[in-house]
Amino acid sequence: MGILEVQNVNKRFGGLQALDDVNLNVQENTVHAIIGPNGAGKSTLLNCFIGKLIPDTGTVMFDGKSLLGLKPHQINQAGVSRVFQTPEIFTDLSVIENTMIPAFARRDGAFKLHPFERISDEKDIRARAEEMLVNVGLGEKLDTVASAMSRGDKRRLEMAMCLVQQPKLLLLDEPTAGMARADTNNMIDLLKRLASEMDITFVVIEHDMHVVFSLADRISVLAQGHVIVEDEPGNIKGHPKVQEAYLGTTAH
Ligand SMILES: Nc1ncnc2c1ncn2[C@@H]1O[C@H](COP(=O)(O)OP(=O)(O)OP(=O)(O)O)[C@@H](O)[C@H]1O
Repeated sequence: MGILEVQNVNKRFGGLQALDDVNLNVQENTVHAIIGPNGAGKSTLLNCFIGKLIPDTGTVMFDGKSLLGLKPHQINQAGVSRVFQTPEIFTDLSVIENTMIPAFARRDGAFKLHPFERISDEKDIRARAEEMLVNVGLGEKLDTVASAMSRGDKRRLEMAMCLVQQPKLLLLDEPTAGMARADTNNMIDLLKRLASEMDITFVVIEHDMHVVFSLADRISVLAQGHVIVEDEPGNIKGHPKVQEAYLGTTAH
């Protein structure tokens, strides 16, 4: 059984069938990429995993339990975190403060002030936040104000903010979007290391095929809301259905 199992998911927006009977089986501790042309339904599918959208029909099971009907924060507490295309960080706060907030949220369900309770736990939470920042390569920048960081560092910070919640499943929405090649390669190395060292399953949406083929153990190809192929990377590149989806024609 997969850690994330999607069965017969459909989602319509008015007359548009954005997801058309989607099936997906993500095995634990793997990197599973979802690729496909613009408008294929990738973000819509991801949004069904985090409670932002509810499928019209079908099931989404995570770790043996249905995610349907749960609120985004309940899904997050169940062990699913998401790194966005545009980093969602508190630009006026320092790197360490940014990383401590989701750790509190994971504990409390939301970031609430519990003056007495917090003081006793704060050291532990700070230590965990520091450990994650070292892990993503920001150990020297704990007190840097987030707004002063490069795009690549902001993405690392957001990664640390997810990891500090100790997720079982990390959803990455174009983790290298807008990055220069050198930053992209650093991010690939970081993700590879995290995938091999941590007990986490990754689902990655990505347009950059260099990133996809460097990271993925398994790839699902979406086209017009439907999974047209799911296979290991070696079988995806030259697959006629994939070429047709991207180029509108098969190679002869
Ligand atoms: N809230 C919405 N209301 C109406 N149509 C939507 C909505 N969200 C997405 N769509 C449409 O659903 C289809 C799938 O969109 P989606 O964003 O999931 O594709 P995608 O594969 O993530 O695309 P891209 O790679 O360009 O980000 C598109 O035709 C899009 O215009």
